[in-house]
Amino acid sequence: MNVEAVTEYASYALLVVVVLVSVWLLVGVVHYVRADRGTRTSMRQALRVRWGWVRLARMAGLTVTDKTPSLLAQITAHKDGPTPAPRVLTPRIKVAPDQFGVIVRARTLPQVGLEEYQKSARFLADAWRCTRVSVLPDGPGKVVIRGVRSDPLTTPTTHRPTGRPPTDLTRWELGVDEYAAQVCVSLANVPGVTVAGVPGAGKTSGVNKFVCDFAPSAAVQIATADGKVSRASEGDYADLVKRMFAFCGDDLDEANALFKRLVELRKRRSSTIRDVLGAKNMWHVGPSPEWPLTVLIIDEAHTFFREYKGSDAETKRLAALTAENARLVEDLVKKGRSVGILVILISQKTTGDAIPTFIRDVCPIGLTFAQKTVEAAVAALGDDIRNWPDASPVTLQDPAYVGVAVMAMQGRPGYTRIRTPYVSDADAARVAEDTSHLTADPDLCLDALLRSTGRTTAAPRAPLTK
Ligand SMILES: Nc1ncnc2c1ncn2[C@@H]1O[C@H](COP(=O)(O)OP(=O)(O)OP(=O)(O)O)[C@@H](O)[C@H]1O
Repeated sequence: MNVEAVTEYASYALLVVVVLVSVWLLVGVVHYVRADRGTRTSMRQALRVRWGWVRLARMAGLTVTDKTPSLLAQITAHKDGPTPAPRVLTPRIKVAPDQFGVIVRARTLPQVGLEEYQKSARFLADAWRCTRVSVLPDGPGKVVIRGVRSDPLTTPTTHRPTGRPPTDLTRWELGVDEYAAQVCVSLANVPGVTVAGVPGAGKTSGVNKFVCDFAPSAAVQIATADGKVSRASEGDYADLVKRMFAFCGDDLDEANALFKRLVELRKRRSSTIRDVLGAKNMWHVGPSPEWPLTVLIIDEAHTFFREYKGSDAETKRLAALTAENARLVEDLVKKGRSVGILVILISQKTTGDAIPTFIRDVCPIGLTFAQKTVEAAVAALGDDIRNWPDASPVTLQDPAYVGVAVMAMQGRPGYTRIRTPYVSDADAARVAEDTSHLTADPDLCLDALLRSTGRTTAAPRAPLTK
């Protein structure tokens, strides 16, 4: 090959490299311009993290000295020449920016493992100008370092519902934790959830999100008992009621009838599930429009369970009704899991006088927004919250924490604080309106399912009231 040909190839190669680098730069600039303000700041921060890493890692003690020369140095070393200098190994990193800060995936080295990274977290936070840095394992030989510039808990977020059915009906996305990581809970095999919090702390917005997320699926049907109102046209559920197969206000007789009806449904489902679904547990096959996940929301739950004390006939009657209500809801929470019934109990406080402990304590998920007293925090989250004062909902009384909830995470020690996104009443009303045609009484769904599989149905029943 002559010199001219080599020069020609080299100039082609150079051209290709220049084109590739230009495309890469262009893509970067487009990403930068299209990103929101927070992400742009994080993109600049990510560049600084990458460029300064080798130096910073040395200063933070995250490097290791390898005295063995590299293979190349061994081959090229002269017998009588100087011994090659030891090499300083720096862990390789990959940096990704997002709205809140950077996610750094790093390799471990001998003597530089998870523990060493965790010890350096404070140092890295200062160097990267982050409020918080967490280090978690990311598979063998890898760690993930999360740095957040601003506190995700005090940064309000908004959720605009898409109106599309969720891809996974078992995933309830609650919001983000203090490291801006998504927090989801699994609804599979969960029969009860308690939600507590002082007025104005974000409970209604949380319910709006739940309804908006699940309403677009015909495999979810919702009933509500709201102790705050007397009629469906009043209060927080006035618009959402379009997507509910049953609704009642604070009338104890009506609530009693609704709970009885759902217990009946629970019994019918329990006795037919094996024949119809071919499984003992609905979650083994998942909810479907024929066998929908049936959600009962009980807002201001204490209205329906409070103890009436007095000797006159009417008080005695009401006392009997609330006691029966408690027994009925207990039945749903204790036996509804496998047949696809979920009860969400909402109350300012979840102390025993508001929600009977025999119901509250069998709800596997308990979350609370701000609370005034440690007793209320303990009632909502269990006694262990006393050992985690930093996560206590009592510290969330500042207006900056409206919309922040605390929850015990399944399979993790301690508690997680979650910034839930705000979902406006108008968006919730729009989704309820657009999806109202999907509303169906699960009792009638069961009748239809039994008919279609050639099984006899029980005597037709009156539809649930609204
Ligand atoms: N997740 C959130 N992020 C930011 N702001 C929120 C959030 N949730 C609620 N807010 C603000 O707080 C106000 C009250 O919220 P919401 O009605 O959800 O409280 P609540 O706990 O249901 O109160 P109540 O018990 O009186 O019904 C809302 O109008 C909104 O301005």
